[in-house]
Amino acid sequence: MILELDAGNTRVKWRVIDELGKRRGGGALVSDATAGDMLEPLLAARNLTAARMVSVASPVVAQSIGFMLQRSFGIELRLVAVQAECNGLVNPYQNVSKLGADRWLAVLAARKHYGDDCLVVDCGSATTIEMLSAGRYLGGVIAPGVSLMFKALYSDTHQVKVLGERPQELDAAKDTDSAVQCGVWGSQVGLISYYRELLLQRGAGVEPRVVICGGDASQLGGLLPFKHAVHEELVLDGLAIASPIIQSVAD
Ligand SMILES: Nc1ncnc2c1ncn2[C@@H]1O[C@H](COP(=O)(O)OP(=O)(O)O)[C@@H](O)[C@H]1O
Ligand SMILES: CC(C)(COP(=O)(O)O)[C@@H](O)C(=O)NCCC(=O)O
Ligand SMILES: [K+]
Repeated sequence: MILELDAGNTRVKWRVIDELGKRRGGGALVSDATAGDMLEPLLAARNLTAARMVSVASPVVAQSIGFMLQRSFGIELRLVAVQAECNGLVNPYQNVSKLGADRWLAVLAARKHYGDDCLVVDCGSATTIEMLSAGRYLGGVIAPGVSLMFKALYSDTHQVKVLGERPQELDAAKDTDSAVQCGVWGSQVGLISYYRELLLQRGAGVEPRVVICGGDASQLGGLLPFKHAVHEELVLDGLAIASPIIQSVAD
C-alpha cells in the first residue's frame, strides 16, 4: 500500500492506494505540526510500503508526518518537488523552483485526464488558475481563496462581519450578508471566467476543459456559468506522474 499526501496551507489531504493504483481510503487533516499524530492511528494495519507527498505548507507539517512514518512504520516519506519538465510538460516559471509544487502536479494530472487544453482551478486557501494550451503550460495566477476573502473583510472593516455561506445566485444584494457573499463568490467566478476567455483566445478558439479541485471546488462549481469537471483528488493524482522523488525530509 502506498500513502499519498497533499499538504496545502489549510488541510493535508491523504489517501492510500494499492499497488494497482486503486484507492483504499483517505481523508483530510488540519495542516499543522500535529498532522503526524492525527494521521498515525488512521494508518494502523494498512501495511504501508511507501509514502510520497507534495507540500506547500510549513515544513513542520512534512516533518511531523515524516518522523511519524519513520518511527511507527519504518517508512521514509519522500517529498515530490516541482520539476523543470515532466513528460514533455515544461514549467513556465523563470525560476522553476518557485512554482508551487501543488500547481505543477495539478497541471500534470489535468493534462493526463483531460487533454492538452485545460483551465486548471484549485480553490483552496488560495485560488490558483493555470492555463494549458495545446499541451503548453502558459503559466497561471494566484488569488486569495474564498475563506481568505471573507476573513480579509471581516478583520479589516468595522461594519462587515460576515463569514461563510455561498449565495444561491449572483445578483445585486440588498443586505450586508448577501452583498459580501455575492461579492466574494462572484469575484472567484469572475476571475475564472476571465482566464477561461483568455485561454480561449490564446488557443485560437479551442474550447478548454475547465477542471476544478480544492476544498471549495464543488461549491464554486455550482455558480460557474459554463461546463466544468470537479476533480477532487487532482493534485494527489499528479504525485504518481511526477513521482521521480528527489528529496526526503530526512535529508
Ligand atoms: N472540512 C473543511 N475544513 C477546512 N476547510 C474546508 C473544509 N471543507 C471545505 N473547506 C474549504 O476548503 C478550503 C481549503 O481547501 P483545501 O483544498 O484543503 O486548501 P489547501 O490545499 O490550501 O489546504 C477552506 O478554505 C474552506 O473554504
Ligand atoms: C499558491 C499557493 C499558496 C497555493 O497553496 P494552497 O492554496 O494549495 O494552500 C502555493 O501553490 C504556493 O505556495 N506557491 C508558491 C508560489 C507560486 O506558485 O508562485
Ligand atoms: K490552491
